[in-house]
Amino acid sequence: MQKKKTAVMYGAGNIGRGFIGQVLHDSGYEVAFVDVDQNLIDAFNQTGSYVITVVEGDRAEEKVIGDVRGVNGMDLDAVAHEIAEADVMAVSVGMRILPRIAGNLAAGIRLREKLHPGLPLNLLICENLPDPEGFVRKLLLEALGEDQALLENVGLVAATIGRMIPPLPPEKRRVCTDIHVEPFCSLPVDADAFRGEIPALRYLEPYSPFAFCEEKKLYIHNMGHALCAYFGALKRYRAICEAIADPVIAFLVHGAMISSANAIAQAYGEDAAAVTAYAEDLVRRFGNAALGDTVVRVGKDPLRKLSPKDRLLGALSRCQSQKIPAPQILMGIGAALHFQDAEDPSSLELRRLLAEQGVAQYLQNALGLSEADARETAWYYQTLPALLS
Ligand SMILES: NC(=O)c1ccc[n+]([C@@H]2O[C@H](COP(=O)([O-])OP(=O)(O)OC[C@H]3O[C@@H](n4cnc5c(N)ncnc54)[C@H](O)[C@@H]3O)[C@@H](O)[C@H]2O)c1
Ligand SMILES: O=P(O)(O)OC[C@@H](O)[C@@H](O)[C@H](O)[C@H](O)CO
Repeated sequence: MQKKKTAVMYGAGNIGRGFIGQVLHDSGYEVAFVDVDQNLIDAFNQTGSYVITVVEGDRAEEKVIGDVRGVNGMDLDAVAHEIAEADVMAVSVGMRILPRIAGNLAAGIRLREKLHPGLPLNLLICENLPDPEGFVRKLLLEALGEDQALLENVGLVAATIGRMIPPLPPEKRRVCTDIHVEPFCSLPVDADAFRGEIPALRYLEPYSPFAFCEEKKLYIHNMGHALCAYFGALKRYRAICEAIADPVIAFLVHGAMISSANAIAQAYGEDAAAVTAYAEDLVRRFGNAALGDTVVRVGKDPLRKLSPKDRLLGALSRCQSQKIPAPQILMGIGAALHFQDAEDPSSLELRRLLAEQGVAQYLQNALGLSEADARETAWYYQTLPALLS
């Protein structure tokens, strides 16, 4: 019997387990999950499978993901060996963790070259960050040192992850691997980034130029999602579905997403009707109460979300480059400045920066808004709490 193809999924969290695990399994791969959560690793190795539940409205459909195993990310030799032998690989650990795993990835790339000289490796980068390929390339160049040339044989393939997967609260888990996901299941990837053949994966949508997909995802989906969270927090909603069910919030979020959709379509010469339909469908998906997504999860780390090329300022700048007014995005930035969660260090640091610099100065000097935009946004910052209450 022919040996099953093997995939390495680096990170067995919401996306690794709840989305890419399914993509790989449904494409006929055996999946080795690399993680540092020993409970997850043990559970994979004890049963060789886990369950995802696809939820929407009253529907809850269970799907068994079999042929899986766990590998501890602290075991450098085991990780390197998995990477050396993999037919395809994906990573989804979060932006702040990527620098910590670069050494392990480099060790795997080195061992692969030793065991299988010249064998290409495709690494799907399944993270929410601007320029994922550039970010991971820089980390790997540093980690590979004098072996930098080996990167020529590694496809650093940016992917956009559209499936929304909040962590499942412990009381809803029967076992630690349980996870609830929304039905949306497609995986756009950068068609130009692969080395060798594009792997035959179900749900894969290779696209070129990929910047169009990245902008759609970050500046329509994540921007609209973040606005739901930041306006929702001001109205003290806990769930994203509650925020989007509020007519005022829905009006603002919808307006921002449509402005961004039109700007992106115009910039890339794409069909505006198709891009706005994507935005409209997302507004519907934000209302999926069964998913239980929270304002705290979607709004977390406001400093990252306010960084220059991320969802808020990136979408604003795309609208401005196309001369499309987007006052709702400025309102969203004003609302983001209010976001506070005692367990989120980024929101605490934001509060400190605002107290130190003043709102208008922070908007202009730290975020780079024009004087007029900073003034308008500062006004929204002051008036939104009363307007939305
Ligand atoms: N959850 C979503 O809806 C969603 C959707 C699209 C994109 N994303 C993006 O996907 C990425 C992952 O998000 P997530 O929600 O799956 O996060 P997560 O926290 O659920 O998963 C990250 C996993 O990485 C593991 N990990 C941490 N340190 C590690 C290490 N040193 N070695 C190996 N594994 C390690 C964690 O134990 C965890 O299982 C992020 O960039 C996020 O922005 C998330
Ligand atoms: O993961 P973040 O913090 O960058 O963004 C929060 C959410 O907008 C995000 O996780 C979405 O759910 C996801 O990108 C949907 O596909």
